Formats: sequence, structure tokens, C-alpha cells
Amino acid sequence: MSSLIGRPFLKMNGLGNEILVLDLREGGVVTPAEARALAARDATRFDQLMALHPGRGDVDAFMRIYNADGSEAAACGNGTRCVAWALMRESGRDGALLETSAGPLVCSAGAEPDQVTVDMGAPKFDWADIPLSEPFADTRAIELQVGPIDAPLIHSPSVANVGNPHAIFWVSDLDVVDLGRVGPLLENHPLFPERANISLARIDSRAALTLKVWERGAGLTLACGTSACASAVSAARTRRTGRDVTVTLPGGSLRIQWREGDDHILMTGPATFEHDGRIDAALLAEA
Ligand SMILES: N[C@@H](CCC[C@H](N)C(=O)O)C(=O)O
Repeated sequence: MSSLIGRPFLKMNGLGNEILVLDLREGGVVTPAEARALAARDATRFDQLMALHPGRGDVDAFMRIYNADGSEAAACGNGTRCVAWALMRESGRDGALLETSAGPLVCSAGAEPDQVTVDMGAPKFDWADIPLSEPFADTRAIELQVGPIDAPLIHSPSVANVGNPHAIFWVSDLDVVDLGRVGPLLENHPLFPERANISLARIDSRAALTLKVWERGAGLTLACGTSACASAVSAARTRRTGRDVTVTLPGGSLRIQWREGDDHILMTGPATFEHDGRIDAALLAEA
């Protein structure tokens, strides 16, 4: 019998990015096949599944993050806000300390109801940390073959790791290419040994950008918090914007601040509860 039977879940979303928060603090581990089955059910449909495991010391929960295709990720911005919201509701406190394999995440209640701020830590820009499969001295703009049709339209992405790998293509028109077509090709490009999340980013002003995202392991989504973080720091790093920006995605907007001093990224945005339930055998049946 699956170790997930009877475990409680919350179906939530962060700007329309579908999140399933699964409480495994009493035990249980998600297999890739179980993740794919849950992603395919209406009641538990997700872009990311945030599985909560017991945390050590002061940590409220250790999170394992699964994409809809069953693969694991070390970071998920929208999912982290949803988990923090759930744990703050449970504890009655206005903060939560979470951990993933990429490190600790300090979360706090935002100024408005259902808003959460997450300290996403410091970004990494070294080619080996993205990771890329070959060295690049400057990751603000790398050379990447995108094929003869798309090459004149999108090229020279910035790359960053904010707990997970991102490539950002700077465009003036977000529809210049069909991201649903080029996304999977770029996600699996040989330059990205661990695949990558792919964004098209348009600069609107010194304090605003707009994104479309193809997520590793999940495809086109309404929003991706880590893409917003990676794009914001890359925009500031290439002097396209300042360090405090509003990032608008198809599902809504996030405020991203790249703090001077420790270089940590602060992400602020909503977490929205939809419904709750418990895992049963029918939810885990192969789709
Ligand atoms: N939607 C997420 C990102 C989830 C992980 C990503 N698809 C990956 O595999 O790295 C977010 O809000 O950050």
C-alpha cells in the first residue's frame, strides 16, 4: 500500500501556478509515478507538489518539490509562499522557516492578507553553478544555438541559479516566438545538463518587467516565482532595471527586491487556498 494513503493535502495556487501541499510530517515519501498520478487528477492537479517532511531544529518543515512530470526540483517560489501560508495558519505565527536541498528559506507574512514574503537566498551566476555543460566567463549573455528559424528572434540569454536553473531571453515582443514550441527544445538543450526553466522577458521600465515562462518538468504555467527572481536579478545585473522591480506574469504580479549587502532576493506575492482533502487510492491510480 502507498505510504501516502490518508495523508492530508491542501490544493492552492500562487498567481495561478497550481500547487499541491502534501503533509508528510507523519511519514511517507512520494514516488515519481505517484507524483504523475496526482498531477493528472482534478482534485490534486498541480504544476508543483510541495511534500512537507519533518524539519530539524528550528526548521518548520523540510520540503521536497516535484514537478508534474515526476522530476524533483530544489526550489519553487510560488509553492514556498503557499507552504509558508499554510504553516503560518497552522501555528498562528507570522513567520515560518523552511528548508529544501538548496538551503533554508525564511518566510514572513506580508503587509496585506494572504501575501507572503520569502527570502530566496543569494543567486549564483558561475557557469558551473547554473549548471552549464561548458565554461562561460560571463553568464550575463551566453552563446546558445537555438536553431536557424528562432536564432534571429531570440538569442544570448542571461543565465542564473536561484536554487534551480534558469535561462532568460530578452525580447521586446513576448510573442516573438511560440514558447510552447521552443520551450521544450530549450529546456532540454545540451548546454543544460540538468535541463532549465526558460523565460521570455520584456523590460517595461527601470522597475517593471513582464515574463512568459516554460517551466522545466511542467511546461507553460501561469506564473513561476523562481523565474521572476532569476529574471529580476539578471535584469539588474545587466543594468536593464534597478534592484526593486514588479514582475508581471500571465497569472499576476510579484515584487522582487534584490537586497544590497547580502545579495539575498526577497519575493513578495499572494498564496491562494482552493480546497483540502486526504489522499486515497483512487487519486493514486495510474491515469
Ligand atoms: N513554479 C515554480 C518553479 C518550480 C520548479 C521548476 N519547474 C524546476 O524544475 O526548477 C516557482 O514558482 O518557482
